[in-house]
Amino acid sequence: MIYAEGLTKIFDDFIAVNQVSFSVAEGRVLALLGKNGAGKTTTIRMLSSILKPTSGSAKVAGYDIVLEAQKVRASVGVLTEHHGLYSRMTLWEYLEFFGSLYGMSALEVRQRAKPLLEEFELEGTEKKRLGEFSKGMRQKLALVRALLHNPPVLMLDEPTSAMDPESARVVRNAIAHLRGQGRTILLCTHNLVEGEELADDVAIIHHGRVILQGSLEEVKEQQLGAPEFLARLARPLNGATLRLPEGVSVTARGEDWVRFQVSHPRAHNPELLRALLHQQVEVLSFQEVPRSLEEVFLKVVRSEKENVD
Ligand SMILES: Nc1ncnc2c1ncn2[C@@H]1O[C@H](COP(=O)(O)OP(=O)(O)OP(=O)(O)O)[C@@H](O)[C@H]1O
Repeated sequence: MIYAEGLTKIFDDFIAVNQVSFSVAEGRVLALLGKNGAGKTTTIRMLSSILKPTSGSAKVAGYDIVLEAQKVRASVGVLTEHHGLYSRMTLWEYLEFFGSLYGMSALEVRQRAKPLLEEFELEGTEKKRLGEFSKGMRQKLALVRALLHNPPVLMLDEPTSAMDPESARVVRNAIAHLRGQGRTILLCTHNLVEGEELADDVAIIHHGRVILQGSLEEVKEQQLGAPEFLARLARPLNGATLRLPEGVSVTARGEDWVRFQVSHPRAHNPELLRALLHQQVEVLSFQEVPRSLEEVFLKVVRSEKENVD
């Protein structure tokens, strides 16, 4: 659905985006992560045909971002960090104005916007002037605007920044819901917990280059090794040696707990549990040790910095 190949943007003599290639399959969410100034917004602006690339190419919803810019714009809903909201307009005036750019009549805008305003808890504010809206309300309205023409692709740049926790939750739930409807979403966020919650795939961009990409599971495994599982035991082990199936090793143990690293959990976890039972080791609980996207991000960005230094 989104396919970028060698996308590059040079401002004067500064390379903001350098040979970026990645793809996002239909119905998936890709979190594009990177430090301030890494090139995320510039990438989104190119992919939504707002900014022309210096070189490279991309297709979005099947359309070339340079040759078919109009069709790309019709297929993409964009939420940027700086959405010029005109403070004197009322909510309806604002949505009708943007709807008209997509060739929608006032009636169509209202029909389409009503359920969205409900979902984003903005109903009842239709006649208010935008100058009276809080930051969170503005952000939610900008999202409604991005969804107005029912685009199959969404590009969301920091969708929950400057929002209170409750509004941020409404927006995250909405993004999860949109993904459930099969939309393809490119999500830029500095909030790695949010990225972890919403994304299927991750790409890390650093000084304009993509330095890591893959599914959440892939990048975790690649950067942090095979997953680990913690078993809490019914009785102390008293120093007993455990016989383990192939593909399983012990990374740490205490009196009544053991941490296992398992190369292929689907195949090896059932074998491991059977082996423990066979050795009269009773397991009270067995769960994956959580590993965060934040760990992956910090590790990758730090090692990139060390390589440069
Ligand atoms: N129009 C422009 N002219 C010159 N330089 C620009 C322009 N737009 C962006 N840049 C530069 O390109 C680099 C990448 O900017 P970009 O906004 O894409 O980063 P970002 O990853 O979105 O950062 P942030 O997380 O802070 O929003 C920055 O160094 C920025 O200063």
